[in-house]
Amino acid sequence: MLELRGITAGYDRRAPVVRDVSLTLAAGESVGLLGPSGCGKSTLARVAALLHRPDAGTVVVDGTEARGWRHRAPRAQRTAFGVVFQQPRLSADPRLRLRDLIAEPLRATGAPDGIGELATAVGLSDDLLARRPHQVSDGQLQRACLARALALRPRWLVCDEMTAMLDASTTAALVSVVEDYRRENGAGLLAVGHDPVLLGRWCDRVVRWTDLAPGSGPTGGGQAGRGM
Ligand SMILES: Nc1ncnc2c1ncn2[C@@H]1O[C@H](COP(=O)(O)OP(=O)(O)OP(=O)(O)O)[C@@H](O)[C@H]1O
Repeated sequence: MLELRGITAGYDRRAPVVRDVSLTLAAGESVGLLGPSGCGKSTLARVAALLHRPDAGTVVVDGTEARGWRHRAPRAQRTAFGVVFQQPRLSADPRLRLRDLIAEPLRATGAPDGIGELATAVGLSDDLLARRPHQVSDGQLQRACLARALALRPRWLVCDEMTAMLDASTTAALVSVVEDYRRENGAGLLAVGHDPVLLGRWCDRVVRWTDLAPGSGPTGGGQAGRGM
């Protein structure tokens, strides 16, 4: 179970973008988080994945309260999460070939390289694996970022607008990779997005930001946004 209890978070303690938000995902459950641009979804998703320290509140990962964020999170908790962001070019080291990008988390933990299966799962050929980020499309790079997120077999996936920049067929392919992984591993999913149709089809349950956090956001959660 992944529990976010009373999370207040942001970038300025005097004006948090997320205020007292609680959300619980059952083990293996997939939850879509839908909301307008700028309301704080990504901030909450980053708190959930232990990448952003909240100003207040508690994150409980499979029964254990998180006591550190980012590199200070205990390894067992950090590696419980696989995270994919919207813009693969911001989260991929431009110097790495896709093969090495996917293997990054495996190297950091001393695990043996075993990316063949991952590359096959996300549909990357040997030719593409040998290229660097500037030599592939956004969709191909996002496939590599998804493979990297799955490399340590996380129990939780956080997909923050993973498909927002992609065409329909690449979106379908990546969603299908995530769902195959979840079926085989029983992993839970928090999928952040703007597209109610996609999230409705993809997830067990869709939560609207306005219901979750009526008082959150820089202007109190009442902004108009794309896709809502
Ligand atoms: N690093 C940062 N420093 C300061 N403010 C930030 C930072 N990141 C985000 N914000 C602000 O926090 C608010 C919430 O941002 P967040 O990215 O969580 O929203 P979002 O709902 O995910 O938006 P989108 O759907 O557009 O990605 C926004 O007003 C944004 O400008």
